[in-house]
Amino acid sequence: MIQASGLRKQYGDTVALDGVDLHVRRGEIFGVLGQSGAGKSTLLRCVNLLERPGAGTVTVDGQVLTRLGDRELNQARQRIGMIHQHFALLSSRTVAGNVAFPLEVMGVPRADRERRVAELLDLVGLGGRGGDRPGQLSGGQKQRVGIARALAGNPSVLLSDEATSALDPATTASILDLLRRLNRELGLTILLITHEMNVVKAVCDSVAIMSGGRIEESGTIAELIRTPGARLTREIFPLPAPGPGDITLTFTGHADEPVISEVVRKFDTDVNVLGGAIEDLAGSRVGRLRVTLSGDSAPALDYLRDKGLLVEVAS
Ligand SMILES: Nc1ncnc2c1ncn2[C@@H]1O[C@H](COP(=O)(O)OP(=O)(O)OP(=O)(O)O)[C@@H](O)[C@H]1O
Repeated sequence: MIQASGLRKQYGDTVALDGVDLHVRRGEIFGVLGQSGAGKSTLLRCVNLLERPGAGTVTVDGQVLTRLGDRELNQARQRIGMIHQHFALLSSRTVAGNVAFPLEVMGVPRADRERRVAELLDLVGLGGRGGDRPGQLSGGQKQRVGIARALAGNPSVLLSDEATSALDPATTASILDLLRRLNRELGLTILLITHEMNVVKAVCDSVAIMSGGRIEESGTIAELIRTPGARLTREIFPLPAPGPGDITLTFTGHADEPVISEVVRKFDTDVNVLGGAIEDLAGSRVGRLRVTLSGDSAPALDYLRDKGLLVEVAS
């Protein structure tokens, strides 16, 4: 749905994007995670060409945006919604007036506009609040208005620029729930940038980790969890550096199976648990455990690999 290849962007001497490739599949929620200055906002702005990349191509829904002139680009952008950290609402307009704004720009007749605005406000849980001013709303409600406005043109893609960073944890969770619902019910593809791992854990199907203008690691969460040495897994499950011979087990969907006690019984070994945690990620339960095993651990480790666990032994 979104394909970016070889994107470069430089501001003076600062290289904000240094050859970025990105592939976002139709219907997924894709998170770009990274610290301040990593290049996330620049990447997002290059995806809808608010910023022209110095090199590289961007294709959204089959259309090569980097080849379009300004007029065609404006039209293509109507199919790409965007929401912002600080909501970017017009304080002089009512809630309904804010949501109607892009429809006015598109030339939608008044009666159709009013019907569509009412539908959109219902969709985001703000039915009946159309006459309010943005100043009368909480942060979460403002972001709901931002989302309704972004959906006005019936986009196939929604870009989210740190949409929950200004919100408290409970409100963040409710906005992420709304994004997940819109993703499922409307088939909306969502590309979001965030510096918070909790956002990735809560809603993302796939993730790219950015640093210094480059993507260090990317893939579906399920793939990365099964990849030895993945930075994502290390960051979600912060365990101390392993000592020589320490074993790290990562398991998906086995959390309810007593694999460790099976190993103890079958292989007559002692298991010493050094640390670990279980998290819900991309709709499945994932656990990571640091252990040592007594005696010859090789047969027990083969057994665990056969069971589908990722087994990493520190040298
Ligand atoms: N308009 C600009 N002019 C000059 N430098 C810029 C501009 N926009 C971004 N940069 C620089 O490019 C680099 C990447 O910035 P960018 O905003 O994309 O990072 P980010 O990961 O989104 O960080 P943050 O979360 O702090 O916004 C930074 O060094 C930044 O200072």
